[in-house]
Order: sequence, then structure tokens, then C-alpha cells
Amino acid sequence: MTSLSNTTVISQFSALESLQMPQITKFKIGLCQLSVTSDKNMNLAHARNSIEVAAKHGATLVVLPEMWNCPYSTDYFEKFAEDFDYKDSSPSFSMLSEVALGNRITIVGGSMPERRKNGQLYNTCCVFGPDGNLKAKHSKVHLFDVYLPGDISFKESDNFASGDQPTIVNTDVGCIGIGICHDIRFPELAMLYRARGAHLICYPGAFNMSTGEALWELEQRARQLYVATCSPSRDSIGSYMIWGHSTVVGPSGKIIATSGHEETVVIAEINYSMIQQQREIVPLEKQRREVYRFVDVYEQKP
Ligand SMILES: NC(=O)CCC(=O)C(=O)O
Repeated sequence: MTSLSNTTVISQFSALESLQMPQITKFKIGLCQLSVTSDKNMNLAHARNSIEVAAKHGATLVVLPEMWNCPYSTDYFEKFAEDFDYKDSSPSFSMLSEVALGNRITIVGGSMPERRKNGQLYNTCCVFGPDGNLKAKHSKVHLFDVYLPGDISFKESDNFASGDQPTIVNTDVGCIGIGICHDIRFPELAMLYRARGAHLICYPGAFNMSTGEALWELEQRARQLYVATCSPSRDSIGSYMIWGHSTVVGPSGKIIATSGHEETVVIAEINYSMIQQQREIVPLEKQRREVYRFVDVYEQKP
């Protein structure tokens, strides 16, 4: 801890000091905003094609939406769930692994309903390296249970158990933190990824029309690192209307690339040296104060 005039700052959390640069600092990212149907084989073929389009445009990292192989609806999760532990029992998992290897790219595989041995379902994202191997698996930590009066109600916990781990993974294209949709509402998770040296946070998501308009973009813009979101397109099946607008945001909060709500592939350039530059301009790590350092923000007041 250091003292600057009458300001006490916390120095041991300097991310500027701890941010390691990967070998590749500049690359293209592709976001596949997919239309999702109730025909799983069609969704798989469609996703494969879209990933290949992104790779042909030079993307070495490709991100898919939340629930790209299954409609985002409680009517389908159980029926579409796959067990990722056995290659033969998961055509979705096998396809992602194959396409990652075939194109020598990293894939943040959106999310899919996963069935585990204990019989429980999870909303899970698989990350594959250019060798086709699974590098990480993130199960949605914050399930989307909401009742918006006069609008929508959705209860993921009727189908899914929640994940209980943050997921940060070292890849050929930097250190990536993973969150799934509603996870984006929790800045604590993003702060943890930042503190652990993430260059990029990827959020496969499927926000709805009302909270999408109000918050989707906002939640991505204040992290001082790269943030990529990828949604299904709005014409996806079911009564839940999807906001779309897959986006890449840079460390200054500027939107680098975005889309509307239609099916598309977004390609954007990422340059991690911008993170360092931004943190020198606005050195939040050096400005952090003791005021809240030891405060449990959820502590009940007597
Ligand atoms: N699929 C989701 O988690 C939706 C999250 C959402 O719309 C929100 O407002 O949060």
C-alpha cells in the first residue's frame, strides 16, 4: 500500500504490472450471430458453415451465441441436451472440435444444454483450441430467473443447475474470461477476470427485447479490456424475443464492431496493446482506494 498526499491507494493489485502480453497481440475475431431452429442437425450445419465463413475472413477466434444448437426455450433444453464426455453422444461437441482443428482456430463455443452423469443439466460453454482439443468448460453461474411484469417470465433454474466456477483460459489468442449472458450483469465476475490478467471477456448471450435495449451494450463498456458478446439472431424460434446486437468493445469503451438483430457474421480487429495504453491514460488500478478494500459489499447492516 502507498500513500499519495492524503490519498491511500492499493498498489498490490496493479493489473498494469501483472498484465502479461500473449505472443499474438493482434488478430481478427468473428462473432456468428446465428438463426436457431428446432432442427438440431440444421443448427449444426448452419453453425459449421458460419464458423467457416468467419475463418475465411481471417478470424482466428470465433465466438458462437448462447444456445446456438437449441432454441432458447425451456421447452427444448431437456430434449436437446448432450453428454460431452462421450464423443459419440455429442454431435455438437464433436462438430466444434472438428471445425476448430480443420481451420486451426480457437472457438468459444457459445453455449449448449449439457447433461452430466448426475442427470443434471447445465448451460455450458466449451472452448476449443486450434488442435481441436477442449481447453475449458464454463457452466452459466447466474441463471436467468426473472419475472418482468407485463413482459416476460423465464426460469432457467427449472431446467438447469448453476455452475460454481469462474472460467479463465489461456489460449493462442490471449487470456479469455468466459461468462454466459446473465453472468454479464455481475461486474464482480468481470473484475475477477481482470484481476487475473484477462485480455478479453467473451459472453455468449441471448438478451431479450426490453433488458436488451436497456442494458446489453452498457454492461459491456466499462471493463478496460476487450469484451465480445454473441447472440442468436431475432428470428430464432420460440416466444422469447431475442435482442441480437452481437458486439465487440475495446478497452476505452468504444464499440469496435456490432450488428443489428439479423443473422450475420461480425468480424473485428483486436489489438491487445490498446489495453495497456488505455490503462496508462486512465490508471484505475493505481487509483483504487482503501475505502472499499475491506468492505464486504453484501454485508448486512445491523
Ligand atoms: N439468457 C439470459 O441470461 C438473458 C439475460 C437477460 O436478458 C438479462 O436481462 O439479464
